[in-house]
Amino acid sequence: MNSASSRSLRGSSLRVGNKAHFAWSGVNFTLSPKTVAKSHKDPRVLKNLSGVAHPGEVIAIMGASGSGKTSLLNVLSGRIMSMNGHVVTSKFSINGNAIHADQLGPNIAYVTQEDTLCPTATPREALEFSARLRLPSSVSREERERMVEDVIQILHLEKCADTMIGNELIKGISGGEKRRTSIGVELITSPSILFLDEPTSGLDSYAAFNVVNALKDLASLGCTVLCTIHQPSSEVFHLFDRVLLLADGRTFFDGRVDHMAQYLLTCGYPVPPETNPADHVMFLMQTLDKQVLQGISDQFEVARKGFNPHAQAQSEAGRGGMPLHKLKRSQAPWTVQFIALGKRDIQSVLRDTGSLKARYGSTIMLTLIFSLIFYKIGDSTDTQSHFGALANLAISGMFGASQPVILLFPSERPRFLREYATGTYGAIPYFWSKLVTELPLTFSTSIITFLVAYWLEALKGNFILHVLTLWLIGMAASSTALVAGCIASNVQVAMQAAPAIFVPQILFAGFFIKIQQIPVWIRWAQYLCSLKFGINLFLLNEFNLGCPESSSQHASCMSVITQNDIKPGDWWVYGLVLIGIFVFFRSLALILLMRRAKGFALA
Ligand SMILES: Nc1ncnc2c1ncn2[C@@H]1O[C@H](COP(=O)(O)OP(=O)(O)OP(=O)(O)O)[C@@H](O)[C@H]1O
Repeated sequence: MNSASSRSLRGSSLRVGNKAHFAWSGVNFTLSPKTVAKSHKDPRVLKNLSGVAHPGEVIAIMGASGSGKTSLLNVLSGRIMSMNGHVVTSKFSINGNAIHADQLGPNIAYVTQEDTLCPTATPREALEFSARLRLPSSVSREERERMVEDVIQILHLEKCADTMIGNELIKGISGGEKRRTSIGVELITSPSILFLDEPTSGLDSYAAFNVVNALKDLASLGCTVLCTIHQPSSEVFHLFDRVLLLADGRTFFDGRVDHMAQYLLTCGYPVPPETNPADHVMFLMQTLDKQVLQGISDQFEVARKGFNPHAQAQSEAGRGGMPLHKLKRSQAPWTVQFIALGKRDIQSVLRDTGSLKARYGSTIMLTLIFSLIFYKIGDSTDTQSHFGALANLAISGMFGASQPVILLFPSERPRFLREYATGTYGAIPYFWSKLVTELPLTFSTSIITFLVAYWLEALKGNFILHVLTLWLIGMAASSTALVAGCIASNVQVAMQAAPAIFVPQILFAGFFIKIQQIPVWIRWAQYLCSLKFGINLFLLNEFNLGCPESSSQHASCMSVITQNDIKPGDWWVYGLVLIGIFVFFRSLALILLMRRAKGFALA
């Protein structure tokens, strides 16, 4: 880092873990026939690549757009594995010890091209979160706080350290500040190996210089750094130790930055005087004929015949490398993960005041409108409308609880996948923390609903039981929505899928058609519909508990119960089915998400 303008890592509290000589060979990535049929592109994205990265080095991966830079970084970090018809072959070693692709994730810190930070946290909180969950427990709280301050200074985040990060809906810090925060989140973990995908995109040349300089300082502490970069300025380019040029998924050149010009000269493409060599080589790779590029890659491979990256890594590791098991990065205990996640989730809910106001505001408004329509319906003798009022509350409770999950979860998923892949936390604490924030939110909207509706609609059942039933309906519906959010590729798809999941629930609720009239072959589907069982509990509370034998309306009350095939003694069965639906869909969502996290760069 520019010593005149910023603080050096060497004087900071950041320390790098054990040194890692990382080698790879036979790296091939072939797209699935289905993908190729759709896009008509060359299925072979990466073609038999091999290389080695040593501690203390910052390696730039460069190449034309689509040459395979991000794919290489993703394969090297274990984020792309053979799945969904895509085929990946590779051999990896760290310090000469063979390592399987699915062991790489927790050993490698990865800064992705997209910033997937928590929008309601500040850069300081994002750094604290990462430090709390990813640094060994031997690092004291004071040390962690010092490291956070150091990273803030190193990446020039002082001005925005306590401003919300933000997103499209919440005004927050600038794109460049987000980029630097994302880098800081990884930097603070003192990684042995750090990968960065386009760390300077969106930054001005001075900020880009500062970022690469910080990487260089990190490398000088013993970190192995690999990053993709698009069009570095001459100053930035000369900060790198080595450059790995990719053309069409093949190695065009791999060597020291100061050897590249000589190599290009031997290929017949000398760097013109006064020209940034990075600009020159990028221009060549984008304009040279495919055959010519292939010829140069062939030539490079011939010149490197016999190159054994693993042997090289092993021999270098002999001079200071650590055994593999000592490299594994630590993960905080589940309780710590759960508390940190829960705190962040609660903070998110409280700080996203727009969503909070929309949630409570729309609950109050809608319930008020419904209550005016069904005004004092409980006092009338029209049991069908009375039933309608309850069904309506159940339906709005179902949509009210599922809508925020459908809207929020798909946009939050990339963050989960990044944090999960880097070993920040496990899927189970993540799910528990989500649950713990959702439970009181859904409970509070259930109370608000009945505070508005109970007296206006003159309902007769037990108030608390009505609230608890609506709470159960809401939690079961949000679990179903979570599954949709896990499957859908984005918010739009999830929104479009929502009616297909929730509208059939209304049909099974017994309002439009009695369950006995539904064809037997599809009747089983009622057990997946939380709404039906929620309405059963509402009706039992309202027309059984709330309508005693002494009441003049007892007979008509009982006819509502019998017509809907509800058995008063089975109230606990209905409750259990609701809980079962809730547990089933939550578990399904957890499994789907964990499956998706495996090789998620393909998802
Ligand atoms: N999962 C995938 N499905 C379809 N095509 C893919 C997939 N992964 C990679 N590709 C294709 O492989 C090629 C290389 O992609 P990659 O993102 O690695 O390139 P890149 O060099 O990083 O490009 P850029 O500089 O534009 O980010 C591209 O043509 C891309 O469309």
